[in-house]
Amino acid sequence: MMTALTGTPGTGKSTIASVLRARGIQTLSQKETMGPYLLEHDAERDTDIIDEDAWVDAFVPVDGIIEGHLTHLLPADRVVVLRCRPDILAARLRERGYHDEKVQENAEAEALDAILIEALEVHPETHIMVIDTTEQNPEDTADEIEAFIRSDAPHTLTVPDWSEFLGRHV
Ligand SMILES: Nc1ncnc2c1ncn2[C@@H]1O[C@H](COP(=O)(O)OP(=O)(O)O)[C@@H](O)[C@H]1O
Repeated sequence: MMTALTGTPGTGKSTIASVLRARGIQTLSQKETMGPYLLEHDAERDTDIIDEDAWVDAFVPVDGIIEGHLTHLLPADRVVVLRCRPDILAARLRERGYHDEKVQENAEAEALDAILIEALEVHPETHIMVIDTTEQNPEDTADEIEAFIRSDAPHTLTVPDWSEFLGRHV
């Protein structure tokens, strides 16, 4: 079974993936699978441009976790969308050295539920779990993911409302 661990940059994907890896779960980063599909590097936005359709079409599913902000586009059996309140997300990204424009762009995308909306275009709602990492430690987040992956129980989607951050500099 393949689980996609997705979310806006800074929501904690790689942090949580390392916790899951330390627990013996196979984890892979999208970066490790994208090499052949890199079209160019956009220096101005400091972003790699990927042929996303070709990457998705050629992807061979893994038994474990695939982590990255595009992994919800893959044919995963389960999708975990990590969330973080936009002002806290902005602080995490600033600490990482992102310039203000990129910080605001990501905070706005998070306030808009952009990745969750994309995930819902590809996967049934019952296969998607949303976890707010704003105030939850990584071990507890990893526990929730493990329980979600193991359970066959129907799942209810809970979505935080961060519309107050829309259009606001954070
Ligand atoms: N509760 C939390 N859960 C996950 N990450 C957190 C949390 N609190 C602070 N952080 C920090 O936020 C950053 C998240 O970065 P990272 O895991 O690389 O995110 P992503 O892979 O989604 O870009 C890390 O520096 C991590 O230490």
